[in-house]
Amino acid sequence: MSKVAIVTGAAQGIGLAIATRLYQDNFKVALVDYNIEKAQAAAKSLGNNAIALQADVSKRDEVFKMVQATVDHFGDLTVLVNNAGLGPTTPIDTISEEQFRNVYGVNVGGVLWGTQAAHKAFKELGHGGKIINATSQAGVVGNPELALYSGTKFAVRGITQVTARDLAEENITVNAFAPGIVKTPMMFDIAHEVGQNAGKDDEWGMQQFAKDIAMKRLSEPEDVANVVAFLAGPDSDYITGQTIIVDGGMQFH
Ligand SMILES: NC(=O)C1=CN([C@@H]2O[C@H](COP(=O)(O)OP(=O)(O)OC[C@H]3O[C@@H](n4cnc5c(N)ncnc54)[C@H](O)[C@@H]3O)[C@@H](O)[C@H]2O)C=CC1
Ligand SMILES: CC(=O)C(C)=O
Repeated sequence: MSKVAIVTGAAQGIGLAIATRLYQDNFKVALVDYNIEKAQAAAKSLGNNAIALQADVSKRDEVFKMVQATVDHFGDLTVLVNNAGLGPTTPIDTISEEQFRNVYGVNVGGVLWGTQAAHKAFKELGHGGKIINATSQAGVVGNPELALYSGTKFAVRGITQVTARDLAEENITVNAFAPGIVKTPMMFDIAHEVGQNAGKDDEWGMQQFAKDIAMKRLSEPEDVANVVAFLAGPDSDYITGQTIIVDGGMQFH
């Protein structure tokens, strides 16, 4: 069995760091994103064993197609990282039906469709595999003004536990990673909103989150990629249904 991984939301941020780390760990990697230009540039910078595929993870048929395209290209699939997500700031009274559908469609739908598509591929390939989902410290403890986002990330932990039980007999493990405050475009957008709402700047917004970190530093995307590399590799073979919190000490569970 060769090592083939799909990483969704891999054009930037945490997904790009995960794709880069898995590539360094000798995985062939499909970088999936709806921003295909950025995904293509990232894949090119990694090398010949990386490809870029366009998919909107909230669309079930697009997810199934990109998983099949990965198997067709590399001849195998061993790991799916359901990383793509949206993180809008949503004071409770501002949430619209459209925003609800959009955020749940990507953050929860993306995990469901990815899990279904990977399960189908693993069955057809005749072996097990690993599914790794992105939740958040905000999916462990509710965060202010993130009702939509936190809700989706609690849901991801639930789906991770259920599918770990459902798929274990087929030698498929399902785990999740829960980052803290990671220096990516998503987090800078959230910090911007928080700062703006308080009449302060982005740096102030970021520090509102940073002050809750025991280790007193913001996370680099690579801090998260290190944990995903563990979950993607053989050292985690006897772990399933778990969420590993990688937040420098924000939430203790
Ligand atoms: N940045 C942070 O502090 C934290 C992030 N996370 C989670 O980690 C994951 C990655 O986050 P970041 O790298 O910070 O986000 P980001 O916003 O910087 O990057 C997300 C990537 O996903 C892609 N994407 C978004 N929706 C998509 C869709 N429907 N289909 C395909 N691609 C799509 C975007 O084009 C982008 O390239 C997300 O699930 C997020 O919720 C969790 C905890 C903290
Ligand atoms: C964006 C996120 O996941 C936070 C603030 O934990």
